[in-house]
Formats: sequence, C-alpha cells, structure tokens
Amino acid sequence: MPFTIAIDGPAASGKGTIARALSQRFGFHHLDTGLLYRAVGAKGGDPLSAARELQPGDLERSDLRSNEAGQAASRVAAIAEVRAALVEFQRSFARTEPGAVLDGRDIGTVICPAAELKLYVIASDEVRASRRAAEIGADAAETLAALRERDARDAARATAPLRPAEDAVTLDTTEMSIDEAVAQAIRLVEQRQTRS
Ligand SMILES: Nc1ncnc2c1ncn2[C@@H]1O[C@H](COP(=O)(O)OP(=O)(O)OP(=O)(O)O)[C@@H](O)[C@H]1O
Ligand SMILES: Nc1ccn([C@@H]2O[C@H](COP(=O)(O)O)[C@@H](O)[C@H]2O)c(=O)n1
Repeated sequence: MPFTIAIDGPAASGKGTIARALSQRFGFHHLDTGLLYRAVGAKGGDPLSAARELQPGDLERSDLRSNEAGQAASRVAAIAEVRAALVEFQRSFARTEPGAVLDGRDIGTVICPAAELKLYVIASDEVRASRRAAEIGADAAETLAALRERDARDAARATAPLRPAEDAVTLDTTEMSIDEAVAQAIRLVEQRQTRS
C-alpha cells in the first residue's frame, strides 16, 4: 500500500516547500495541486473545458506563480464542476508507489481522506506575504491583500473549502526556518511509518 501525505493550508504558508522536502527525503512522488488550478485559470476561456483538457505541458507555463495567476486559480477553483474534473487525476496520483505527497486546500478533507498523515500548514498573514513577495519580486502590501482575498474566497466556497481535516496536525511555521519546519514534518512521517 502506498503511503500518502496530505498537506493543506492557506496561500504561501510553506506547503510546497515541506512537500518537496518530504518527497525527496522519503522517495515519494509530489504533486502541487495548486498548479492544476493555476493552469486552468491561466488558460482562459471556459474553465470546465480547460480543466477537462488539461495537459502536462500546461503546468510548465512560466507565468503561473504570479499573484494574478493565484487569483484566477482561486476563482475557477470555486466552480464545483472544475474541481470534479480534477479529482480522479489527483486520487490516482496519490496511489503511486511507494508513496505520494500532495499539497493543496482539500487534500486531507476530500481528495485523500484516508491519508496516512495530514498536515495543515499555517503562518501569520504578514509572514506569508513577505515570504511570497520576496519569492516573486512583488510588493509586500499588494501581496498581503491578494493572499487575504484568496484565502477568504477559498474558505467561503461551498465545494471543498479550505479547512483542516479533523485529524490533521497543524504546523505553524511563522517562527520556524525552512529547516525547522521540514525537520518537524519528517518526525511526524517517521512516527506514522512506525505505527503502520
Ligand atoms: N519556514 C519558512 N521560513 C522561511 N521561508 C519559508 C518557509 N517556508 C516557506 N518559505 C518560503 O515562503 C515562500 C512560500 O512557500 P511555499 O511556496 O512552500 O508555500 P505554499 O504554501 O506551497 O504556497 P502556495 O499556496 O502558493 O502553493 C517560498 O518562497 C518559500 O521558500
Ligand atoms: N487542492 C487545491 C489546490 C489549490 N486550490 C486553489 O488554487 C489556488 C492556487 O493554489 P496555490 O496552492 O498554488 O496557492 C488556491 O488559492 C485555491 O483557490 C484549490 O482550490 N484546491
């Protein structure tokens, strides 16, 4: 049985950083599910057709990390049919041996409710905005407003809203370096591996 790690949390909280480190440490596959929604939003036109026709090459676009692409992703992600079109790809990815790490908003609640480990990664709004602004070379105040708007939309939508699964472990990275956050996540995986 593959070992599945579900990582959710608000925008720029450090989900992807931890997911990539865990995938390298344990030799698991990694899927950044936010990229699927960013690619659908960036394609323009009818979002449902874009989701149904999504190709691996669509995820390679160089403009997907911007604040604008994040906002477009969050708008198409509120459409139930768009989400439904992307479910099976994510679930089948989660079943790949020897294990998979998926990060997003609904991995622990909807996509992989039976994941061996669920993490909910958070950090203060200001810290998240400053990290993301430095990463993409954007203004920190604009980035803070964009993250807050996106989180509010993601948490308020009717289908698969942003929220922790009941059995998720919350990791607050506000005061943690990347190495500290990754070390805590590795410890949690190792604890679950010994149990199963
Ligand atoms: N603990 C940390 N300390 C300092 N910087 C961090 C930490 N964790 C992540 N970062 C940095 O913050 C930025 C956002 O991190 P990351 O992309 O992992 O967040 P995310 O939650 O995956 O974002 P998104 O919601 O867009 O998918 C990156 O530049 C990353 O290097
Ligand atoms: N499982 C997911 C992943 C992402 N979304 C939506 O996509 C937006 C962009 O995601 P990032 O992780 O790249 O920031 C995000 O704001 C969500 O609207 C989602 O709904 N479900």
